[in-house]
Amino acid sequence: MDMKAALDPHNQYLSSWTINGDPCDGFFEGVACNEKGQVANISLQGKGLSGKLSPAIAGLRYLTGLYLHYNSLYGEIPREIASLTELSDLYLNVNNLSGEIPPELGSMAALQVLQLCYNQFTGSIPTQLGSLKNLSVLALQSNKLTGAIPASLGDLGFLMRLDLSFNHLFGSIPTKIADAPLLEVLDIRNNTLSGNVPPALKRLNHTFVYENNLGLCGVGFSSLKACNASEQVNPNRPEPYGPGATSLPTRDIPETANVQIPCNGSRCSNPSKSPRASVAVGVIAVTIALFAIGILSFIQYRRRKQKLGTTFDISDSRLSTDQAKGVYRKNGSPLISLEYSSGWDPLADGRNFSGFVQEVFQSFRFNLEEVESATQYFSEVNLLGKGNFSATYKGILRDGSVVAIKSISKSSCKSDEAEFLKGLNMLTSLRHENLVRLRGFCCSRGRGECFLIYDLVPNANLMHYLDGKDDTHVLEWSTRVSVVKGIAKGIAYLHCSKANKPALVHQNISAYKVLIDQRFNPLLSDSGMHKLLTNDVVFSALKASAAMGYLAPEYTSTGKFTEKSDVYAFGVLVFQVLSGKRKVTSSTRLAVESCKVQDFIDPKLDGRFFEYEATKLATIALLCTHESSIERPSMEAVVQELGNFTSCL
Ligand SMILES: Nc1ncnc2c1ncn2[C@@H]1O[C@H](COP(=O)(O)OP(=O)(O)OP(=O)(O)O)[C@@H](O)[C@H]1O
Repeated sequence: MDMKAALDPHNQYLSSWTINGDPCDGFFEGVACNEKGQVANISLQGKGLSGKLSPAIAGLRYLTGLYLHYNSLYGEIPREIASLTELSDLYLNVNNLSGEIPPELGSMAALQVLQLCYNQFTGSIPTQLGSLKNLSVLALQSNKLTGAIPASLGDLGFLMRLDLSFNHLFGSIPTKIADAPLLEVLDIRNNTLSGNVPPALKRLNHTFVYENNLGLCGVGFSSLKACNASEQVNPNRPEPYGPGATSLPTRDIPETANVQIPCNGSRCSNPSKSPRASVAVGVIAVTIALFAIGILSFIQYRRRKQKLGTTFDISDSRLSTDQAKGVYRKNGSPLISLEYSSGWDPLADGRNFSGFVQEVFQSFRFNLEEVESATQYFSEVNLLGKGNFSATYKGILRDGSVVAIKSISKSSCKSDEAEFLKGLNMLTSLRHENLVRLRGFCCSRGRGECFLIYDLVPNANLMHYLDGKDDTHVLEWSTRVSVVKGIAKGIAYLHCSKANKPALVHQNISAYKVLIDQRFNPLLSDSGMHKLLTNDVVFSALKASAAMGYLAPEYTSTGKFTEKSDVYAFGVLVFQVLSGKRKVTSSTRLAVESCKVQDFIDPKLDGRFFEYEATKLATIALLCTHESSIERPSMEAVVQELGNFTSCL
């Protein structure tokens, strides 16, 4: 009740937490318990909480996960939180928390993910965080942190991702940081760091990002100048808060060995002549520089925070915190352990993605956080629609691009992991101007969902242009012809096989699956989707397809879906485009068979069409919807007939 009063002072969101209730009976919003009836998990992310975190949190001794991100919490992190020795995941990011990061956090031995980014934390990074032996993700970006990067972070044997960007950190990058054996991502952009970048960080390649630190230098890093003599690494230099600096009080600004003191060459060449004077000049210069940079960074930070959900930095994305935890989690939260035991974690690190080109696979991987941010926590306002097995949300990625994110619950995904991964692999191989482009994917154990991230296609699906009530959704003739050609090219591409791209049947072609882009080009959506879904879900999609008239007649006897079944559905689409109607009746077919163009063409065209083209398209539609699959042309032949394109490019 203390926690509730502090988190939700106006009792707006946690009314289910009642004084006489049992937190483990399932009715306390966001609370989950372990098998012993102890509170193990609190998940209240994005709930609009505007209070504080109470020191009473320390009473929840068995807590393993605390997820309070995306709220408006303010005040300090209570030091008492450090007594939660089983806590493995602490997510306080994107709030208004302030004050210093309590050094006591360093004693939380079970901590694996510490997310404090996008807050107002001040002071320096406690050296004590270097004692968090299980930590795999430390995200402190977009705060107001000052001081140096503690060398002790190099002691973190499981650290995979370290984000310190958009702070006011200064001094050099400790060489020891590169010692963290599992470090994969290091982001230090937009600080005031200086000096030689440890050459060992080259191993991180493009996942080490350091832009906007004017004083950094080093060889082998694009966009960095080579260091001059005074900037060269002194192998014996004391590391910030490292073993060489043991006499430093832990929160002091580190000694000047790590700070670039602006001075001219002659003075610097003999520092012993007047060390105090140079230090004084340096401190003044650094203070002025910090002040100016601080103001600039703050303005930038405010802008970034305001834009959160609309624009982000790209680099923090590819390694999911969710994934990062995969291999090294030992005492993870019980909920997540439960997901493990059900064996569903298709993208966890350490899996053998046989058949994948690793780089391709990695380049498609998204971070759950990015998906959550992009969709503003799957906000209803971003919901584009719900289908039989999925919900699709509009989202904005960190690079500002607009996407459609399709979420599929794990119960709809193939239960055989290898099959599922094979399906994903196949999806990544599809690239064509008439297919909606897949940008990436992300699977979350915690949410029990898989997300497919596609380019957003702005002009709705073809169904919107059929049976249109108003004239704004009437496609003109030339657009109809190019839509038909584009769909044909897209399907022909799916059907052909080439290096790294096997032949594929779409299986679910309908006007809903043809999306119209800004230039009114048609893009097929959900290509290859059946490769990810359970047979039940695929079967129910076929039933829906039959109800809409797209299912080829032979399916009922053969139970097989072939290229020719796609051709049949394409034929139905052509009838729809010609007639402007959703329903293709027998009278439409009859009119086509007897070449009575005026009887099947959309009256909304008001005669503005070419009869020769209309007849040709109608003939193709007839052929494609032939009762006998053998009589139907191949999609490649249709494309040829429509205008000699080569579709398999
Ligand atoms: N890439 C995209 N860009 C824009 N809108 C999209 C995109 N993908 C899907 N949509 C839209 O989102 C809505 C939901 O689509 P979704 O594919 O999830 O379901 P569906 O096509 O209605 O059916 P089902 O999931 O049963 O196949 C539809 O209105 C669809 O047009």
